[in-house]
Amino acid sequence: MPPTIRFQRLPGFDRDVPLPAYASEGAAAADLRANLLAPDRRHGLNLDPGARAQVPLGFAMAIPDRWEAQIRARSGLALREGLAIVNAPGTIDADYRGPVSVILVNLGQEAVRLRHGTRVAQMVVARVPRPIFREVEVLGGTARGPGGFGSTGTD
Ligand SMILES: O=c1ccn([C@H]2C[C@H](O)[C@@H](COP(=O)(O)OP(=O)(O)OP(=O)(O)O)O2)c(=O)[nH]1
Repeated sequence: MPPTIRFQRLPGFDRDVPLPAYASEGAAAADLRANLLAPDRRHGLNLDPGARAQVPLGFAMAIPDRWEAQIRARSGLALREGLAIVNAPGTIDADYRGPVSVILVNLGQEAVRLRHGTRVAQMVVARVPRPIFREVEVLGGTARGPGGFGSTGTD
């Protein structure tokens, strides 16, 4: 059984903006819509080239223990407008109950206007194995050893 993610709409935000939803049967990520406050709600949120913004989504959420949500860019917006997630992927912790937001940066050369209610990012919910961390004096050997950073060649 998949886990249940609970969403709570926050006061002051537009209740007509859909909560996260999968756009197709096989989609790995659920689309996230901007839920803007005045005055951005009317005019949209302007992002000049190089500028970044914290875009509110209008909800808080509860993810079960040992799960997380990853906020990722939408490829179409990335390609067309140069919109990227600054902290990609943004991490939503299972114990976080504050407002969920998306941190976007405009890497394009034109200003971008984010309209209220549009899909600005996407969210993957994934398991967190939470391994045990242990300090040791000696690590087990491997054929590679410390080799890295191109040690196997650059072709
Ligand atoms: O894109 C993001 C990233 C984070 N968060 C929320 C959920 C997350 O659980 C919390 C803290 O995020 P993170 O751990 O990445 O931030 P931090 O700078 O390390 O702060 P903290 O010391 O609060 O963990 O902020 C978002 O709403 N959007």
